[in-house]
Amino acid sequence: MPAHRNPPEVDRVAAARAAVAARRARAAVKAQVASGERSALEVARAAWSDEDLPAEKSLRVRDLLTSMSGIGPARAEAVMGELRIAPSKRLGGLGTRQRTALADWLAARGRKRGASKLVVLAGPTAVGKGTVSAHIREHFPDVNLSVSATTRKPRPGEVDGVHYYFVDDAEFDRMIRDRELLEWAVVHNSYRYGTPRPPIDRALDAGDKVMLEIDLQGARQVRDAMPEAVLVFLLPPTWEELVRRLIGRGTESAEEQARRLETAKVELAAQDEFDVRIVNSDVGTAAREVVDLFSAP
Ligand SMILES: Nc1ncnc2c1ncn2[C@@H]1O[C@H](COP(=O)(O)OP(=O)(O)OP(=O)(O)O)[C@@H](O)[C@H]1O
Ligand SMILES: Nc1nc2c(ncn2[C@@H]2O[C@H](COP(=O)(O)O)[C@@H](O)[C@H]2O)c(=O)[nH]1
Repeated sequence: MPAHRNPPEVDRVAAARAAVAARRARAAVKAQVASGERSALEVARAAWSDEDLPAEKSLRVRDLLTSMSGIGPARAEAVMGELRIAPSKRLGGLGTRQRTALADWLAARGRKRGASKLVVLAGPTAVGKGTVSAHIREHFPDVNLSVSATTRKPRPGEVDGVHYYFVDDAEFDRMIRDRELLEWAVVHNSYRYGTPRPPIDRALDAGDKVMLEIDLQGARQVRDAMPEAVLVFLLPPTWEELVRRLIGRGTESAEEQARRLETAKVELAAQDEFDVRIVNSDVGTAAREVVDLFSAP
């Protein structure tokens, strides 16, 4: 061994210290993104610059994505698949095509989350969409809740023009024909539901916040018609809790409950199509998380 070399254990200690310092530096970058101090796009651009920024360059893409609000591990994995970036990739190790794809994706998401006054709340049956919406109606009066048209009959306590516009089939046909609906769908294989477009356009033109509480088929149509909308998927804490809520609500027959739960399985598998996922463990917390999206950076 040459005289100037450190003994191996000294090298190992130095390497371990360097690894810990590097991990801490990466954690600090992630915390900056999570707190909104730096955008994910800024961090990515820094990693691709000529500057000596080892924390940014060695940050895994997956860790950058999961530092962003509303992105969990499953969503990060789906985005990376979409962008064709391998799960283990670090920012500094991306090729030109991958850098462009990631930068475009981050920029589009930033635009969307910064500008949108339109939030769409969807999710499986009985997850609590109606309950969370009712909480928002009561506690956040600056959020305009869209009133849908439906061909189903009012339930006790439901008021025409407040909970829904209750219309017959002929009127619903007319609304479709006259292009008055932003989206519509047959929900739970039974009745038609649709979002009247004129009130939404008026509210958005006035700079007001608008929220739609609709089913998955409708959410996909809104995404296509108004790409600036932020799509939220409301999740139950567990599958068992979803079943408990559906049965506990007691508004469907056993046969209908079974049918809805089959549909719920398919819908839960589509959650990665959404911009944001929120778990409805506590109604007030979930409602606040939805409302926060109107001012998300
Ligand atoms: N965070 C929560 N904790 C416990 N129970 C809840 C919570 N949120 C909603 N619930 C209950 O779950 C049941 C279903 O809620 P709700 O009717 O709002 O669901 P939904 O998603 O609108 O259903 P659907 O799509 O079938 O109309 C209700 O009995 C409601 O009180
Ligand atoms: N596609 C749409 N779905 C809607 C709309 N309004 C409500 N809904 C969804 O329907 C079911 C059932 O509602 P319920 O009041 O009969 O229990 C629920 O999942 C709603 O989200 C709409 O305009 N478009």
